[in-house]
Amino acid sequence: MLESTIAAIRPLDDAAMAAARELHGRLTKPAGSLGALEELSVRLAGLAGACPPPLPERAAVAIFAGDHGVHAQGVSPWPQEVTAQMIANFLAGGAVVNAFARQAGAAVTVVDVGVATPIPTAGTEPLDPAGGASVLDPAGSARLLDPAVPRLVDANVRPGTADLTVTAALTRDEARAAVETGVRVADELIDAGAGILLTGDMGIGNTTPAAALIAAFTGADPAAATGRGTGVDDATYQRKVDVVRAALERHRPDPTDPLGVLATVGGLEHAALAGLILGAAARRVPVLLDGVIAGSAALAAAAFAPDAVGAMVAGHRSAEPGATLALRKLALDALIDLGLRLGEGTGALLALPVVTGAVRVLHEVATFDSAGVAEK
Ligand SMILES: Cc1cc2ncn([C@H]3O[C@H](COP(=O)(O)O)[C@@H](O)[C@H]3O)c2cc1C
Ligand SMILES: O=C(O)c1cccnc1
Repeated sequence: MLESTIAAIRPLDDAAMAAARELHGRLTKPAGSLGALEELSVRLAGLAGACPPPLPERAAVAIFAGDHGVHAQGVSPWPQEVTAQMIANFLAGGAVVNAFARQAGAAVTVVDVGVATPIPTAGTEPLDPAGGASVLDPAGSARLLDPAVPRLVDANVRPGTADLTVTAALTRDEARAAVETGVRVADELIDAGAGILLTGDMGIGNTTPAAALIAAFTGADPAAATGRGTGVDDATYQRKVDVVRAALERHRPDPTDPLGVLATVGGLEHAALAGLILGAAARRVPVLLDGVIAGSAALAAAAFAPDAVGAMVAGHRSAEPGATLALRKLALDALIDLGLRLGEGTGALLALPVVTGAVRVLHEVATFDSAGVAEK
């Protein structure tokens, strides 16, 4: 299934991009006056293979959650149980991501791909294990995109990764299962009518494997790729850098083998996010990236399928240094830069109106000709 998804990912459509550039030249504004929005709308036309591309009106943020064996090394000041507790908060609508999702009109899907402690809630919906049609009935599929009702999907591959300083975080099969879960979530949300997917993450300790993945895929030194995550002190930060360095020295991950990299130094939510990105790219639906976890997953997705980058839009520049390294490697410019360092999908949600605005221009703005405005 992963192989067929990768095979379906194709380059952007040159004719649609040329049409979008030509249309921009005729709209009632000085050429280039919409800055980065112009090239973004051109790329989205290329992705859709149409000019104008569809307005990404129905948005869905998928928050993949997992726990991390490396937490035992003291890389985060927060207890592991916070992962499960925050999921309950997402489902109750009380997290920052919920506030921003309500503002953006985006649906929230939380996917447990590897949470280690019980989630203090009931009523999870299993994803179809065969990976075929959604297990949800047609009435249910409308609810999938209901911004008012956060949803939990139970797709737990294993209760947290192993400690990557001791052994591989995951087996290759587990990494593949998590990636394929991400692909299935993308398919399910797109089948339900989502026109754009947004990445989200929750997993205490997950900035450590994100840094390891970014170092592995970019070749950056662990000290450059590692950040302070939830705000660790100097001693914890140094331990974190040492942990990332030790993991890379132990496993020597091969960046041309993304499944191997995800298995040895990654995490379940990182792998599933890579799958979500690949799934969106295969369906030619844009995927709006959040912060450093998404950046590390995007590098894995690009290693699986270089053309997947065409579907990626970098929502924001996280304050985590690894996020900047990832975006540089992917040659993506962030739409907004507000010093956020939260995750959950918060930065992607704030960037959503920018993406919609870029596309709306191609749909709604008059041409010089139609509006009777003189050209210079
Ligand atoms: C209350 C709370 C809410 C969060 N929402 C996102 N994260 C973010 O912080 C965690 C990663 O940082 P580190 O690697 O330093 O543990 C992830 O769960 C990420 O989603 C949160 C963290 C906390 C504590
Ligand atoms: O910017 C992020 O993505 C981030 C930063 C800290 C903790 N979790 C996520």
